[in-house]
Amino acid sequence: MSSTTYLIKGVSVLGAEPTDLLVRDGLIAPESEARGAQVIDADGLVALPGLVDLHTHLREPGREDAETVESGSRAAALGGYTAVCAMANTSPVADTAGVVEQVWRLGREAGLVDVQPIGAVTVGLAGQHLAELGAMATSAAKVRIFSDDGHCVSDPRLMRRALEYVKAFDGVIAQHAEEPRLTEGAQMHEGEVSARLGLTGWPAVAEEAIIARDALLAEHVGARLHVCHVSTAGSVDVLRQAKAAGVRVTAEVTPHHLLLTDERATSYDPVFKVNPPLRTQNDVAALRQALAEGLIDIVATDHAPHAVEDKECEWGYARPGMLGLETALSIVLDVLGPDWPLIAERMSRTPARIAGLTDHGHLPAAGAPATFTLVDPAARWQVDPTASASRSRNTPYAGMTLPGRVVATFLRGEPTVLDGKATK
Ligand SMILES: NC(=O)N[C@@H](CC(=O)O)C(=O)O
Ligand SMILES: [Zn+2]
Ligand SMILES: [Zn+2]
Repeated sequence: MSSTTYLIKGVSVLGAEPTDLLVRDGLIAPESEARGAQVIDADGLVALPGLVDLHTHLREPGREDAETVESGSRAAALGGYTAVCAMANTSPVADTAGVVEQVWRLGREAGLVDVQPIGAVTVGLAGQHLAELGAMATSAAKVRIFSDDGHCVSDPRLMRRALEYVKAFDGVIAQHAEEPRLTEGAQMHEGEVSARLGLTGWPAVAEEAIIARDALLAEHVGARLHVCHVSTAGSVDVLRQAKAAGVRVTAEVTPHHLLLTDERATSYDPVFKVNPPLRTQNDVAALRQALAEGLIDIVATDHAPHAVEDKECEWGYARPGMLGLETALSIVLDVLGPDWPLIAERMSRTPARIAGLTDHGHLPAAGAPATFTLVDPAARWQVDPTASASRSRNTPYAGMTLPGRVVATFLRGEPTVLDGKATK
C-alpha cells in the first residue's frame, strides 16, 4: 500500500462542480486529513472510476512478441483502465487452472492493472470437450468469465452444458457469436462493399443467429450469457427481444464498431481487418443508439495486438484484430459526447459488475477504493502507433486527432499513470 498521500485539487467527479479528493492508504479519505499530502492540480480534469475492460487479448503465454501481460497492462493503465479481463486464446490456451493462475500472477507482478483471466470454455478452444471450468473457478485466479473467443462455441449441446455448469458459481459464458458455416473464407462484412471488392463476405446473420440461439439456451437453463463484440443492427433487435423476455444476457460493443465502417476495406489495409468485421453506417448508428439506451451494456476494447508480419501483408493472409486500450476512452468520448455518468456506467461500473470485480467501478468519493482515472476532456492528441505502450502497432486510428487525454490513473491509491506517463 502506498505511503504517499495525494490531494487531488479542483477535480470534477463525473462532470460535477470541482472538489478535492484525498487519496490515502488505498482509499479516498475524508478531506480533513490532508496534511503533508502531495498535491496534484486537477483544474479542468474529470475523475472517472477506473475503467474496466471485459475483453482484452494480452497474448501471454505464447506470443510475447505481440504483447505481454506487462506491456498490455501498461497500455491499459495509460488508457485509464484499472482492470482488464484477459482472453483465453493464448498458447497454451488458458483452459486449465495452471495457465489462468500463471496469467493472474503475471498481472500481479506487473502491478499496473488488475488482470482477471478468462478461462476457455472448451479444451484447446477446439469446441469438442468442456474445459475444467470448476478447477479454474476455484483456482487462485477465481475465474468467473469463460470464453472461446476467437472461436464460437457453435455446438449447441456444449453451449448448453457450459451455461448449466457456470450457474453453480454465478459464472458467465462470453460468446464470440459467429456461426462458422456461414463465415467460411470470410474476409469482410458481406454487403455492397464486399461485392464491389470481390472479397468473401461475413454476413450479419452469422452473428444474429448465434445470439438468438444462445439467448434461448440461456433462458432455458436460467444462466448468464454475455455477447462479445456485437456488430450489427439485427443483433441489437435480437438483444432487445431477449432482454424484454427477461433473459439474463449482457452485451458489449467495441470502440471500432462504434466508429468505423466497411468502407475502410477499400484501402486493402489489413489494419482494418477485424472479427467481427467493420459493418455499415446503419449498423454503426444502431450500435450507438443501443449503447446510449443500455440495450448494449458496455464498451469493451477487444484489444487484439498482432506482430508486424501478421498485419503488414496481403489482406487475405492478415490476422484479424486491432489495438484498443489506449484509444477506447477517446473514441467513446467522440461518439457519446462528454456524458461522464454514462461513460462511467458503460466503461467501468457495469463491466465491473458483470465480471464480479468488487474493487472496481466505484465512484471516487470518501470511503471508496482510490481506483480512478483523471481525464483532460479539453486535450486533443494525435495517434502515433510508434508511441504506443503496446508491443504491437496495429491501431486503426494512426494519424487521427482524438479528444480527451488520460492524465493520471490510480489503482488502490497507487498511481500507475502520472502526467500522462506510466509510473512503472
Ligand atoms: N477480434 C479479432 O479480430 N481477433 C481476436 C479474436 C476475437 O476477438 O475474436 C484476436 O485474438 O486476435
Ligand atoms: Zn471474438
Ligand atoms: Zn477478442
